[in-house]
Amino acid sequence: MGIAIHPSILSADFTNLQRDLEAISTADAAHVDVMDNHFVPNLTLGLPIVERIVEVCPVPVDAHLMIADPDRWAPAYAEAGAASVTFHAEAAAAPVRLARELRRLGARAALALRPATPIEPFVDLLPELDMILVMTVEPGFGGQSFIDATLGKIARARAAIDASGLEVRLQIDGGVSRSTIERAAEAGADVFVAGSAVYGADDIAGEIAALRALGAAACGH
Ligand SMILES: O=C(CO)[C@H](O)[C@H](O)COP(=O)(O)O
Ligand SMILES: [Fe+2]
Repeated sequence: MGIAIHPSILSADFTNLQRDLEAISTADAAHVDVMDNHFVPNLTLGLPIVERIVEVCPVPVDAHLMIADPDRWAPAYAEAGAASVTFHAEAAAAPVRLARELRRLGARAALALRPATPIEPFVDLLPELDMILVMTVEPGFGGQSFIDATLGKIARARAAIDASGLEVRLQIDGGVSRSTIERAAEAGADVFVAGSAVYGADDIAGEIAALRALGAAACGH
């Protein structure tokens, strides 16, 4: 399947969002962080803005929901046209039911794990999922440092996915840059979210290309 680069618009200029979406047209998807000030101590944007982003975005929308009660709120993001909808394992009451509902609505279903949440209890859910997101920072803010202690979990998630024989993507999110992407790719990640590294670059398309090249070269699968 190859690797994918998903710039996070958390680091975009929200007053020039359409311009900053056009700027990532060479990426594989736009990562949109929805935060509700309950599940995480930060507030970003919600459904009406995601609906509009889907309409103007030149690439598919990857919605990362850092919200309480995703069982109630996540399906609307699939209905809005997000290509994938990621909800947190720590917040979902019925993850299998929710993943099935997201798929029924035409989105890819993804399960996110905070840095301290183990992968093992969720391995049996892989057939219900299109992607696992291993958070490599504590969710809530952009610009944090990559947590190296998550590399073991990335490797264990990769082993579980490979053993399953399923086409489940393994995304990481937080602190991804030219200096961290190779070790995450070596550990087994294949979808890389990068906010500050992409939008902080003078040449956004060049940064996406550089991350893609480094990740692809280090990717062992
Ligand atoms: O989910 C997130 C934070 O909770 C963001 O997607 C992530 O932090 C991206 O920002 P950066 O690449 O600057 O770390
Ligand atoms: Fe995110």
